[in-house]
Amino acid sequence: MEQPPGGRLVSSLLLGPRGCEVTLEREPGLLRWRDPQPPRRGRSSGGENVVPASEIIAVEETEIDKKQCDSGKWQKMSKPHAFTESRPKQLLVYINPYGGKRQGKRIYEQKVAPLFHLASISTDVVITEHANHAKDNLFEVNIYKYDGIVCVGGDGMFSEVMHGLIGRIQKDSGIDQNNPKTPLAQCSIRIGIIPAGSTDCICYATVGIVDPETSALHIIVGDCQPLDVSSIHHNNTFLKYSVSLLGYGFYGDILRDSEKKRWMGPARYDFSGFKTFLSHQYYEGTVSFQPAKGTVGSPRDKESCRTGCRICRQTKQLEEQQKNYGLEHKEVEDEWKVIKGKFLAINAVNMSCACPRSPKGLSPAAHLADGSADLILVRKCSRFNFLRYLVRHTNQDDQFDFPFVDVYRVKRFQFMSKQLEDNESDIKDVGKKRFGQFCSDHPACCCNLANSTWNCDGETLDSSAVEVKVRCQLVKLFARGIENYKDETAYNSSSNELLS
Ligand SMILES: Nc1ncnc2c1ncn2[C@@H]1O[C@H](COP(=O)(O)OP(=O)(O)OP(=O)(O)O)[C@@H](O)[C@H]1O
Repeated sequence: MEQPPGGRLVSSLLLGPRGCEVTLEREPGLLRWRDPQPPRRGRSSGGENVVPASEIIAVEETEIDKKQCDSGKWQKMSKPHAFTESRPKQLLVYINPYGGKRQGKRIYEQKVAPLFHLASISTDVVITEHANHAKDNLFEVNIYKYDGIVCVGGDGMFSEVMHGLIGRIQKDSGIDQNNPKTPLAQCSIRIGIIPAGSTDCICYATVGIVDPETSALHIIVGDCQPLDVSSIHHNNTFLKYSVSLLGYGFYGDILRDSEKKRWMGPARYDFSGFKTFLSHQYYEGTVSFQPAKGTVGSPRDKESCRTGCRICRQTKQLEEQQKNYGLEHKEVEDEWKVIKGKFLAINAVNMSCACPRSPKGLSPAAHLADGSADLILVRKCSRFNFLRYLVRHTNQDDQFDFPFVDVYRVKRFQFMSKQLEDNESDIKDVGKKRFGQFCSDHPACCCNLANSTWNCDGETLDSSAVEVKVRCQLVKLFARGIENYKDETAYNSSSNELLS
């Protein structure tokens, strides 16, 4: 490439048989060329293509390059992966061969491994042999020699790898996960998700599309998306971490029922969903929470979390300022709000939980990394009203605009079922204890369960009483959040051309 003054390199680019001028500007690091094909009438092709240098996967010398090399104008790159510093060079990959349609291994070998090879990324690949294999392995291997951990599978596989990584980092930092008040050590090793499960909601919510090649490209270019994680405890015992949905009542019951019907495959979710809707079960209890005062947004402001999200960035800055002033534990003194009632559903979400079926998700303005969760309380209402609420997840209407639905942005919350409260406060009242499991409002049925189950990112929790705390940006993903459509098309068309 010739270098005229001004840090702008100019050369010719061959796209098939046609040549065109290509320029590389040092600031802001953009590669530009014009499509050599003249624009056809009615089509806007022939315009300028722009690719940030940070998104170029690889550069290879071709035969033509070698000729030019002799002229002294070309130099071989010493490090083919050295476009930007944040790119991973060595990855640890876990593949669940039984996730989803059992295509994990094939997806990795055919769609992902060739891209990693092209980008000169070296990998250690572990094909899991049983559940918790990846989690246990993360406590044994030298994780610090890797720039990232990749999981090939669904949400369950991601959860397993995340628990392994967080647990390992806490262990190495001497932090006891059982203490709900202890600040946790952040995980700087990023996690990449190659979607190959039957539920890939976390990939969808952090990338905007479920596509193994797109996710592989985000890993290669070293994208970084911080993610809040909620820790869940009961009686000073650590239960689990959650990054998407923590749901009691409706979503807990669907999971509890669907687990018994695994033989049905993914259809079990529809079946159990319908059955749970018909049963119209509600649960009594007390929800206590601390509102997230430090966050900039609110659940009903309609500001969705997108690439480079302003709200996530500002909240993190605010948290850092508080830390500098020694105020990070101030929330402990913050006021708790207490709500007692009968609930059809209690949902706490750390992200919108958007999926192809519900493109807005459970809380459309929830943020990936603002240190808060949206707590949605759906009180007892008629079946018809509950149906109206559910249907609003699939259309443009506001799903929080119902008198029986409340939503709060929170940093911490606790839940205790009425049955447990009764047992604790009146332990001597044997009669109350014995009959606590029956529904007092429908004595005729006598089959109303006093407790639901918590659905924690698709897995059940052992306790119905929980203490939940959002850990701001505890983990990082190889992702960049959901991009605005305009930017996406521009980058996608250009990078596809470079790859082909
Ligand atoms: N080799 C294995 N054999 C059996 N289970 C495994 C194996 N490897 C991982 N698992 C477990 O399988 C569970 C589900 O995996 P994954 O999320 O990849 O698939 P899925 O089809 O999306 O899952 P789900 O059935 O929850 O929708 C995970 O919780 C993981 O711990």
